[in-house]
Amino acid sequence: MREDPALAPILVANAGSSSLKVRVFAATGETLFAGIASEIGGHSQLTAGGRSEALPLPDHADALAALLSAAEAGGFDPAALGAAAHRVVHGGPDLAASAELTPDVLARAEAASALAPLHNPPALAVIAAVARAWPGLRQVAAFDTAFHATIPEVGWRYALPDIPETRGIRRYGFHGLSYASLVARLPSATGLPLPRRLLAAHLGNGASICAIRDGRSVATTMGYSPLGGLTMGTRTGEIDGNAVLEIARRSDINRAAQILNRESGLKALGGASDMRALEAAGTKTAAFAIDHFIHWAIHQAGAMVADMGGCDAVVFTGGIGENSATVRAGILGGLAYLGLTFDPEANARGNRRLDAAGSRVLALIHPADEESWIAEEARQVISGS
Ligand SMILES: Nc1ncnc2c1ncn2[C@@H]1O[C@H](COP(=O)(O)OP(=O)(O)O)[C@@H](O)[C@H]1O
Ligand SMILES: CC(=O)OP(=O)(O)O
Ligand SMILES: [Mg+2]
Repeated sequence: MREDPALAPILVANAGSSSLKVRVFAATGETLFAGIASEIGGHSQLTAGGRSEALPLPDHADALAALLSAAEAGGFDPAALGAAAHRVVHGGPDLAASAELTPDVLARAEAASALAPLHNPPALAVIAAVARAWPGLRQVAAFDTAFHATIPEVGWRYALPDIPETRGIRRYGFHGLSYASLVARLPSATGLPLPRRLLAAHLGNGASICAIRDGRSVATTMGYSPLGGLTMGTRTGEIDGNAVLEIARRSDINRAAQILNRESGLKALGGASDMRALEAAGTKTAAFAIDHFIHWAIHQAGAMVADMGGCDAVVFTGGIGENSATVRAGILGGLAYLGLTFDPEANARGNRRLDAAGSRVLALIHPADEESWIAEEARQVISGS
């Protein structure tokens, strides 16, 4: 390993609920390797070095192993690495800022696993696999919750009594790494100043919307965990607490957690968790699932717009936001009351700019780039210590 880890390449691992994205960045910011394992545990696919192949990848540790061998085949030298950095979705009540993965930080991230059951366990498995492969390599965690620290108390607090049973039960908000990098990079990507009231929609397997005023999160649709808010691949989105209790009463807590996190959402309504598969299916149930997704996105976007006092721009990011013209058209159509009009051809082509001439609201696509943001955070953590 190099003398100064801050000047050596950094390996970034972004464990999403259905995917693992791995990138290696040189100190200059140049990408030395990029690979994605998608639909992990399902019809998994590995994409690296411009090639895509179907490969059985039962879990995130298998996905990491496959991505690292693809990286090594492409000339990546693990001995040159200065650090590894990870997206950890939930830091729990105590961890907000990016931090080196000391035993204490790791223990806190492990303690937050129950709060993000689809995310923290795979991220922790990837962290453990990296530690086994390269003992002594410095590892950093960046948290999805940090960007939402600016939400006012009236926004993050549930109307619960302050008693031991409710300790730490509050709205946290997620996809913060995606939103933070979007805020930092949108102006250079568009050549326009950052819109003052920005409705940002990160629509992937997990999906949320964030109200960003003057570059800061003021509200977001996810709450205590990444279960809340919009309809998602396998998660319910917003659901009444008593309905959750009733499901647990009819089964047990673990089964209820399984139903709500892994068997609901698009999968329950349309027979597939994957938006691309639903669009290809062309069945009535698949169409209903897509309608449900769009309906609740429009519904909750309304609350986000209210919390910002209006809207100057809508930006789509994430796998669905960047790639599904159908979903974007549905949501943009539902926001016409804001004075937003969009160009259907620009939308069908997936142009970066979607608003029509004369629209009162900008409409944009911005590719999610959580990985380079995590790398920057990691370099700061490492060079600051
Ligand atoms: N061309 C496409 N058309 C429609 N949906 C797509 C397309 N490409 C990707 N998606 C959808 O994006 C979602 C995955 O988003 P992504 O942000 O990569 O996932 P994760 O939340 O696991 O990081 C899936 O529902 C997938 O079907
Ligand atoms: C927080 C979250 O839902 O993440 P993802 O979209 O990667 O599942
Ligand atoms: Mg994601």
